[in-house]
Amino acid sequence: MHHLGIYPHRSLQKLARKHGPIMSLQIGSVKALVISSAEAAQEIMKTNELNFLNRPESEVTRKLLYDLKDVSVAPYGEYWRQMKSICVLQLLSNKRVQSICYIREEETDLLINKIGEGSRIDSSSGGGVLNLSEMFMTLTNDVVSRAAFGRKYSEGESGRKFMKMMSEFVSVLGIFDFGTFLPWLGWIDRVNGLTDKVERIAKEMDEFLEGVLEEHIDGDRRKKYLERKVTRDHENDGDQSREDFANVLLGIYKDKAAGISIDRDGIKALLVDIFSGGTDTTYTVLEWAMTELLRHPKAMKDLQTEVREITDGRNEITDQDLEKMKYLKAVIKETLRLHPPIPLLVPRKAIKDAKIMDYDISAGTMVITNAFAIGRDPLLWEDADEFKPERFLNSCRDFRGQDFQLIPFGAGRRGCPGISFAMATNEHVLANLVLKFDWNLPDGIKGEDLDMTECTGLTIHRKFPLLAVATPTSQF
Ligand code: HEM
Repeated sequence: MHHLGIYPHRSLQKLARKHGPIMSLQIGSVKALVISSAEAAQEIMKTNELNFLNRPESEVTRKLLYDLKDVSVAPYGEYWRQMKSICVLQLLSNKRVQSICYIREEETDLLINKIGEGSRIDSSSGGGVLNLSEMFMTLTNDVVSRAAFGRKYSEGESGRKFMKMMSEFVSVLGIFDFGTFLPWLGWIDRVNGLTDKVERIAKEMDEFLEGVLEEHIDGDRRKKYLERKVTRDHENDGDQSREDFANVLLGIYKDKAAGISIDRDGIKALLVDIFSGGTDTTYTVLEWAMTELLRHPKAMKDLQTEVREITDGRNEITDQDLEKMKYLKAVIKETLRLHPPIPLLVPRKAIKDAKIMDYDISAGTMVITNAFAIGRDPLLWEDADEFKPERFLNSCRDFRGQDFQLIPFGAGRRGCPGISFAMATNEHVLANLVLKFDWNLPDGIKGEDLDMTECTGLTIHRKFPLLAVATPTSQF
């Protein structure tokens, strides 16, 4: 176990170079299979997909996710199918993602204004240096909370509490608990305080989500009362796609629409999934994309040229503009290739015994796919460790689960349902950042000297925040 170190995606990449793309690991009492090539990933997520649709579970995920009533760890079966269809068709569909463009635009405008204010502070007096990591984290939290809960929870004292609770929640979700891997040492979780901590966080989260639901139910009652009293029908334009996710879920709960039944715990579990799966991951892409652009001034210049040519003097970027920005899309793909936010994806579990590339895999084996190692496989990618967005310009390789060389979102039935949601935010924010500002590292730091240390945990962002200096352009 100690060989896994603090960066398991890197140690497993090294081990795979020695032992091959399919490795069997015994992690305590858990049998694990580590997949490190595109071909082997395709075997798991496509050819033998039906056998690898389960997720490993633990006491921690059970406690935090309402006894697995969510979608991301729910066992494969009818309940998971219903939850997934709610995510794909109702919450994260392209139509819904488009309908909340006003949230992305408003929050991006706030970010741009904050950067503008920061850039006016004299940098010679030590001011004007922006903490982009923190800004990106706030932005993605705000976009996801407005979409999911109908309002932001990042401001003031209660905002600080909420952010703390969320970051604690995500960190315990990815924690190594003795009970799962070494059941005979499960008592350590109780002695070292993990069990109590998980219970406290689960309780705090539940109280918060109950508050959100009550607020929605009250709001709904008030709306109905007003609708009966005031017959100004045009006030409610009937645009249901603008509803927040809590409202949509409460609607399904009440109507039992299309035979789907979700209970109150199911609603809360799904909201937690959306928040915990959609914030850290999305902000990580922005953070690494700006890091790489600051390290590669030519790529930054090329991106700015594209964005400025397409917007042609306008200071607003439309979805049609984003469609045309091929280099922007290439920068994001290259960022996801080198820095997949969840480098080991979300583990799967074998349902039955299987044969994968001539190896016998027994039922219950945990499957870890090293998307980081696949994205940097020198057999698949020229100059695999280099940031070269151009490689995607004349290539149709994409990250939506068809090309197993690039699988930051996983693939197949269990793949990520939030791709369009995440990409819409990332593209919009990144294009605005390079349209409205020129960027430099503070204190004359050169790109090649920028610290690239990663943090530890499930989602890998920078260990040290990304600091930069912005100079407004005429489009600001
Ligand atoms: C750059 C951003 C994101 C990355 C890299 C990412 C990555 C992933 C990965 C690797 C999985 C597991 C896939 C598999 O097992 O094949 C996953 C699942 C999931 N993601 Fe994302 N995700 C992102 C954004 C989002 C967003 C924005 C949301 C929601 C708003 C979301 C919600 C989910 C959910 C609910 C699942 C569980 C699906 C299931 O188990 O059936 N993700 N994501």
